[in-house]
Amino acid sequence: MTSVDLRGLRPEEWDEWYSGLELAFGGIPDSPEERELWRELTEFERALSARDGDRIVGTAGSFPFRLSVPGGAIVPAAGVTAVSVAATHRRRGILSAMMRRLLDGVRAAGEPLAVLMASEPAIYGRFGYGIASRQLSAEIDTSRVRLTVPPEADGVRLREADPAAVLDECEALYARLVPGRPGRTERLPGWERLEVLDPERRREGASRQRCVLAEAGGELLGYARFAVRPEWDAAGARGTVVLHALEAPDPAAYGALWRFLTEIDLTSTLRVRSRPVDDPWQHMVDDLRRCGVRLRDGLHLRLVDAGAALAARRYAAPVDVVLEVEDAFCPWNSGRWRLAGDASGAECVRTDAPAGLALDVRDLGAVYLGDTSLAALAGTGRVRELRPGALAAAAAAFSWPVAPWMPHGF
Ligand SMILES: CC(=O)SCCNC(=O)CCNC(=O)[C@H](O)C(C)(C)COP(=O)(O)OP(=O)(O)OC[C@H]1O[C@@H](n2cnc3c(N)ncnc32)[C@H](O)[C@@H]1OP(=O)(O)O
Repeated sequence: MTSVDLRGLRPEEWDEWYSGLELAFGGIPDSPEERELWRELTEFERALSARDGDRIVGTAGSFPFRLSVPGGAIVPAAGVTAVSVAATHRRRGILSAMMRRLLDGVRAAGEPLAVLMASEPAIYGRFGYGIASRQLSAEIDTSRVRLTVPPEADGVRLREADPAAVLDECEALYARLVPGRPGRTERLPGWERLEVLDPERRREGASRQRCVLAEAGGELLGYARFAVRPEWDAAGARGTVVLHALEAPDPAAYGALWRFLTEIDLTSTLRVRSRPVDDPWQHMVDDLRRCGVRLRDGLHLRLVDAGAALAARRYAAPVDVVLEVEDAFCPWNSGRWRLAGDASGAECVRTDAPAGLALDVRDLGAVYLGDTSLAALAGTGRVRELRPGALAAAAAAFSWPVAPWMPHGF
């Protein structure tokens, strides 16, 4: 790296630091309201600035997330964020230096995992991150696609409310869902405000954010936050419903909410972003081809302490396997680990025994939350079976019935 100085972020430097980040992302400033909230949410003791003389030329930081992993344990995970390098200083190793400092700090803090949402998926593999969850987007032609919902959906009452006014009760429901799906995080204090921030410049012609609650017997069973973008052409109305968030563990409430979103008058498209890959609506529609489904990477995950991370999750089938792990960026993880576990718990310790599987830490990150199959990665040649039978047993154990999903960016 060049003569750049890496140090912690001081509160008085925040404006310059954040402006540098905005510039790297295209230079369109956030609204004053967004800026103020991000300032409040910044974890100063976890943030870094790279300085060249009197200028900040690199930014990075992390949040002290607590992440749900298969089996419902909640594991400390550094949520890496705000990564940027000035266009004048790119490709000189500043990101590499910041990632070194960040991951050493995460290890020292005893956090077994680091996670991030990438601006571009090609950046982080070299630092040992694997794609641990994927997410769906869809553009549903609601003028053609019909939805079959459970009959109990008719007993669910829908009520429109101001999103901010009902935020607390929605958040209580959200909190209950964290352990049930790998990849979710507990909300840090203040983060709920991001859910209803709704700055005008991000609306792209759509209405302000609206919220509909699904209730039965006075109990909240689900909610959806959405907006409507009206549009007309010579043939009439063809507006779009834009879904921001939807949570409804109860199938009747889930069905009632999706039916509502697909049947709003004067609209013919439902636009959905960042949904779990196993979202049940895909099995309720009569024409998946007209739903414009697309897949992309979601959460990128790195095992910072491989032993602690592997012992923290549960396994769908009994497993007893020696893993030969290669970790060039965090060499303390390299070597052989014996993983023994099942649905009730696991342990993972150093061993000299012969390995059953060999893989890079990046691929361990990709399978950690249950999204990607070890067997699929064996097909790429990156996961190697060294003992016959080890691959099938480990692949079954690492799989999980609920797909991992991170519902929001950071
Ligand atoms: C979690 C988040 O915050 S994601 C946000 C990431 N930030 C952005 O996308 C903003 C715009 N981009 C940038 O600010 C910068 O280009 C960064 C941060 C992505 C990269 O910073 P740099 O200091 O240029 O990276 P650095 O020089 O350390 O590169 C390290 C390696 O990554 C590679 N690399 C860097 N950026 C990219 C990229 N966008 N795509 C693919 N490879 C990349 C480099 O080629 C280099 O490879 P090498 O080790 O084989 O030589």
